[in-house]
Amino acid sequence: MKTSIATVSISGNFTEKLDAIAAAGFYGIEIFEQDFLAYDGSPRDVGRMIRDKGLEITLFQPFRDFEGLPGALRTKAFDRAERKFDLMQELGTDLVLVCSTVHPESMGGIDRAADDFAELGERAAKRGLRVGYEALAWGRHVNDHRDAWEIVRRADHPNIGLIVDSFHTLSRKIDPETIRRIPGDKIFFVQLADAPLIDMDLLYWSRHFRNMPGEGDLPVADFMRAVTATGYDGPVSLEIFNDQFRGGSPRTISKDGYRSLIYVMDEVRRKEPALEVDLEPMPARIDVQGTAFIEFASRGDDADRLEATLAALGFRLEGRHISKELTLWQQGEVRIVVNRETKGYAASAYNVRGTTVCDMGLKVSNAADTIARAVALGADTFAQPIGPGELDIPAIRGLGGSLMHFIDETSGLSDVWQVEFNQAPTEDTGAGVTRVDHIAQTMTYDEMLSWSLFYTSLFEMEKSPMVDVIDPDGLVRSQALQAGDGDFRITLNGAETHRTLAGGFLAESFGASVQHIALSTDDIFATAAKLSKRGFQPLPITANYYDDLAARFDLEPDMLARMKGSNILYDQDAHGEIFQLYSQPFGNGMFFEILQRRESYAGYGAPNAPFRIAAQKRLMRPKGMPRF
Ligand SMILES: O=C(O)c1ccc(O)c(O)c1
Ligand SMILES: [Mg+2]
Repeated sequence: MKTSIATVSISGNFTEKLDAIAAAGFYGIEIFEQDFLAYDGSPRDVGRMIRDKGLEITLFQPFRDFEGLPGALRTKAFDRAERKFDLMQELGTDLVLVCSTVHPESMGGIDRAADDFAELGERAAKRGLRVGYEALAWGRHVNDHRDAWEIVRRADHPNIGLIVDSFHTLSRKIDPETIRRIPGDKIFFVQLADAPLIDMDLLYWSRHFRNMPGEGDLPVADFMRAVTATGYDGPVSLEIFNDQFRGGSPRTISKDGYRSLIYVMDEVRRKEPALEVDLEPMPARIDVQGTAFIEFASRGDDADRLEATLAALGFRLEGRHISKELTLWQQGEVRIVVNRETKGYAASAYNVRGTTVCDMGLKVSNAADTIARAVALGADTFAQPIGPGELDIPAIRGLGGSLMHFIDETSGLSDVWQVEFNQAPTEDTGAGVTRVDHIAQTMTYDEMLSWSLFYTSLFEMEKSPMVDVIDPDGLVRSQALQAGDGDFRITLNGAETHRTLAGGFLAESFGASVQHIALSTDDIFATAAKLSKRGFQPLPITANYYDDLAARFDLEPDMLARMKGSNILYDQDAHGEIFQLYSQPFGNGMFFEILQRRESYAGYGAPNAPFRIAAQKRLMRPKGMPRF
């Protein structure tokens, strides 16, 4: 597949953009005229520079307000086109995009436009160039690819073809299946963009909110199925106008773009196996069956305090690593490793961030397949020297440079605990924690799309709608991702200001990482009672909260009193109930949550977040912990 991306899609100056695009593995670029005009170099030099970086120029764009003009304006439009043809020849590209006119003096009429294109086709042909016509969703006379196609069909010139752009078709809810009727060789170019469903003016939506396929809500894979069914085999090119991306890291956004293209084309192939998709075979999205372990990097007193917290939470010391300074803590199915090594990835993570989650192990059906898919999607694999007697467990880089290991039953990798740890379990019956419910990762708001794409393209995970978490000092956006029936859940929390609890954590821990781990119990009250005996210090919740709870829900007075007595928070949705109990914050603002879902409560207790956060901030302030 010829992967391509428009230079408008990413930030930086022209050379920075090219470097990032080349490094991400793209075949070519669309040159957006603005980017080129701002660059101080001749068209010939620009063309050479692009090819020296191993990239092709797949398209020059946009040429605006061409068709349907009267008299002198029409002549002028053709003159302008000739000037741009000169430029294209110097750059070394043969295809230009003409977008449907918004000129106030342009006239409608399919034949008038077709005549203009037939003449333009003649002029282009003399120079060996081609012209593609794209319907802008807000075009004055043409705003639908079907009308643009009719114009191209009537222009009936070999150098005139159609350009389809998923945004323009899907934003107007035009059925992409209508593209199947178009001959593939008359589609000269394909642009892809997704977008979140927001009800707003089409032009504004397009110029500010587009995002990578898979990051938004539009059926981009269905659009691409229809395109592929025509036999089109030219470049598939990302054209993403997005305010965040314009200010983001060019390398990250380019990598996300590459990942999104591979992901969407793999979806096309899976949804419609009869289609010929030019993409190396790769395993399907991976079914994550659960969290195998969570590893903290820590050291000295910090590590002692963490282990004391784990013990208070009902974890028992299960074993020590055969050769490294690792302890394994277990309760129910939950395994937590505390890594005190002074060399290797955990040590680097601790040196930068202090106590932090540096690694996460996921249970998958096939670890080798997981790595193969991750690599196909452009993820970075990770390996470090393996000590005697240790298993080689495959890993990739995850959030904030942390690791993600994959453990399966078939490869013997699930025996790692018996093989690598001297088992010395204590007789401890724990506090009733059964498994990991979810892992909450904190990041800047700008990083959220990258991480949701990372998880949803690699794993069979679905996104829930974004929810607002109200911190007394600002807003935190939260996006939940879920695999299977909740076998593996992640929440991505995007902070916009350092004054929020999440933002403060982000600043103190030098970047995105796990801020809290939520553990399940089948009986929150029994667990609370056991925790209390173990000296666990819950996060104290105000009496006002419980008064409000009594007003909002029909709760038995006895149950309300028990919740209040144990600092348990409560919420209901259409599917069930949730009970939540929080630890006090530790490290740079990390914490544990213990929760019980009843029936099939689907959320994460977002309505309780403001009270939980206020309580955490009350505790953190006097101790000189992060200044929230
Ligand atoms: O927003 C625009 O003007 C614009 C220009 C060129 C395109 O290909 C496009 O999809 C939109
Ligand atoms: Mg476009």
